Amino acid sequence: MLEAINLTCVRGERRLFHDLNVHLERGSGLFVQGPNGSGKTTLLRVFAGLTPPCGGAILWNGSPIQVARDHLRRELLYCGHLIGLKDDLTAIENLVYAAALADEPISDAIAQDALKQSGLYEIADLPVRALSQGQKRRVSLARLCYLRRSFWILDEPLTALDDAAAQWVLDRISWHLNEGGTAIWTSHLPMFLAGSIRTLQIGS
Ligand SMILES: Nc1ncnc2c1ncn2[C@@H]1O[C@H](COP(=O)(O)OP(=O)(O)OP(=O)(O)O)[C@@H](O)[C@H]1O
Repeated sequence: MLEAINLTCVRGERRLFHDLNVHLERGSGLFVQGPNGSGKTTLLRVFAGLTPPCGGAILWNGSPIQVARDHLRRELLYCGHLIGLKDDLTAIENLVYAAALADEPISDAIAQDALKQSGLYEIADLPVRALSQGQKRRVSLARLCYLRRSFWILDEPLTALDDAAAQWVLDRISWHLNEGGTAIWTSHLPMFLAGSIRTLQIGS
């Protein structure tokens, strides 16, 4: 499904990674680990087609990412470092708005159900500016409940989450992989998942 061949990336004077090879089939996950500044976010952006590598190639279902870009975009759910919510909108409005932007419109009821699953039912109608960091993160991750994307890239999804919410994220990833999806994620926290998971250590 996703193949990276001899990927190399340089930022300024630093070579972040060099001749990196990854092969991810359906139902498998990749946990990217490394110290601050080692290049995890950069690598995730390269996998998502958002940042071009300095060398090497990425294949999506056998086609170079430059050719398969539109198809990849339709299959990709990217949760970045930044939460990306509109402060003045409620949690529900944010999910409905983001789903429309992703060209997969959802009803208020679906948004409400996703928020309930992520443990946020009671604050669904509050403007996001009134939520805590962990609650905002949960709103952003509620997308994992309904967006039908086969390829998830999650950059530090556990940041600011309590134990229960972190477990919920791990369960969602496990569910996704069991359904035949693919996922790549980073975290400075341990993330124990059963199944076909590879760990990639960079920067050390
Ligand atoms: N657009 C850019 N221009 C120049 N340097 C950059 C750019 N983006 C990232 N870098 C540098 O590349 C290096 C890797 O950054 P990156 O964000 O990928 O690290 P990271 O492993 O995700 O870090 P963290 O664990 O702190 O989130 C850092 O030294 C950073 O300063």
